[in-house]
Amino acid sequence: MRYDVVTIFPEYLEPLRLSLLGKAQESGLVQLNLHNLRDFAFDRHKTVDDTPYGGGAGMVMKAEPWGLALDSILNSALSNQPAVTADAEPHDARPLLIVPSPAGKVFNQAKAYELAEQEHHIVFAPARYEGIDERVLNWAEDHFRVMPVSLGDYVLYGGEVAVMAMIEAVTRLIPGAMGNPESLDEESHTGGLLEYPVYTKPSVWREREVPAVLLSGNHAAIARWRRDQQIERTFARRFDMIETYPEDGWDKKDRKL
Ligand SMILES: COc1cccc(COC(=O)c2cn[nH]c2)c1
Repeated sequence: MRYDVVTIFPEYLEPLRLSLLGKAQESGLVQLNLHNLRDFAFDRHKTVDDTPYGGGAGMVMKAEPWGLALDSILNSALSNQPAVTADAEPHDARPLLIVPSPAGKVFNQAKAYELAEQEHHIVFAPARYEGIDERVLNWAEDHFRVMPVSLGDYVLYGGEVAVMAMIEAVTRLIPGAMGNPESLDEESHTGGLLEYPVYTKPSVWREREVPAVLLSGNHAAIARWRRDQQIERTFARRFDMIETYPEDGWDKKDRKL
């Protein structure tokens, strides 16, 4: 997977290099390219924002620097593109352009799985200020599959935090990018339920004991207890997940929220 991020704060994304991505990057599974938007602002003051047409508070990110930054990513992608064979099926070779925005569709684990399985090159355009001149997103439609995505119903100073969250959520689902792939199938939101509580040594801590079933060695009872905990927690904390659960039954293992 290749990620390109265009931002006025590339240093914001540096921690991704240290964390899980570090190993995935070394193994060549993941490539993270950071682009400073200011490198594409060619006026004397490297201006990336200006006042909004129609008035109102705040500033809007200018179109030209974004256009040039995205051009340069497209050019580098084209030079790395595998040759198209004559009988190749016509397919949509446009890279995905994700624009974190409060006005986007809400990101979730199902979307993370979908991106990890289906995408090979994702470009992120985290905005600052009040957003990006809309004409950039309109122009981009001809060269990218443009996808506004919200991390949740709140407003951030910029989309960089949302990009970090999405890159982490997607990368850990790429086979081999995660230390211990087995732990994927029991985590929260797989099977449409929240995760059960976990415990480790010591068996008594500040007079609190580990649930006895977990020490019993009875694997069927342990599995049942864990499932009950998942259902209990989901009802208590995320009833919305219950309501949206499809009628096709509770035991679909591969359902990913
Ligand atoms: C594209 O336009 C804007 C405007 C304002 C802020 C931002 C940054 O993203 C968010 O605030 C966000 C992302 N998911 N939830 C909140 C983008």
